[in-house]
Amino acid sequence: MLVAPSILSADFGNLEKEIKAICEAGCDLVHVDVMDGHFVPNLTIGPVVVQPVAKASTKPLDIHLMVENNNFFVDLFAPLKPKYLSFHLESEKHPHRLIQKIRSLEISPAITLNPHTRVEDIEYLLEDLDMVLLMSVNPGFGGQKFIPSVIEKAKKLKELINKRNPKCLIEVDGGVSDKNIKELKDAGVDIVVAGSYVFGSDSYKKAIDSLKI
Ligand SMILES: O=C(CO)[C@@H](O)[C@H](O)COP(=O)(O)O
Repeated sequence: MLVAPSILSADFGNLEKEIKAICEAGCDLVHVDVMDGHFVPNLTIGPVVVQPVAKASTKPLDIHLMVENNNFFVDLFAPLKPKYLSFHLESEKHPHRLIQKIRSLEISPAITLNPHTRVEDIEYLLEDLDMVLLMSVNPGFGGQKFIPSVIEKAKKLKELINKRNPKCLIEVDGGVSDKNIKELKDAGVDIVVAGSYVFGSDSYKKAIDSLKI
């Protein structure tokens, strides 16, 4: 299992130190939540803050857009060269076109599904995607309770992925901890995002290690 700590739960007064600490603790990716205050009822950070994050990080960035105007934000964050750039199916009229645009920028395209969205809705996008991010909370805030139906969704998605594009990875985000990691692994999940579980722990290394099963 790959682990991507969400910096939403980091100490923003000491962001550089926090990024270095999770990288030294062995994370695989650094997960960055971008919220516009419209698609989700919260506002986070733009490229001015993510630029020093990218500089401090020795691990690739995994940027999760929770915004209405995806095209605008893809243009804004592409120069930071993240490994993954994901946008929500629920906020995009032309997901196939946007996936092609992200790929043309030499970034791995990923799509995110809210808890209510059926995995079947992206079946015909899978062959163009490098990752699907399944939300296991409603997007907008860290520290929420894990929604268990994501386990069944991950299993269904894995079947579709095996049929359409076995190289595509599954990431799950929200309420992830040592309590649900085994179920997630068994369901075929490849990457977990964990915010409060990692940044709220006494040892980032122990928390990250407990998810690497
Ligand atoms: O995208 C989001 C929330 O919208 C997540 O990345 C959370 O920030 C994860 O935080 P925890 O649930 O792990 O505390």
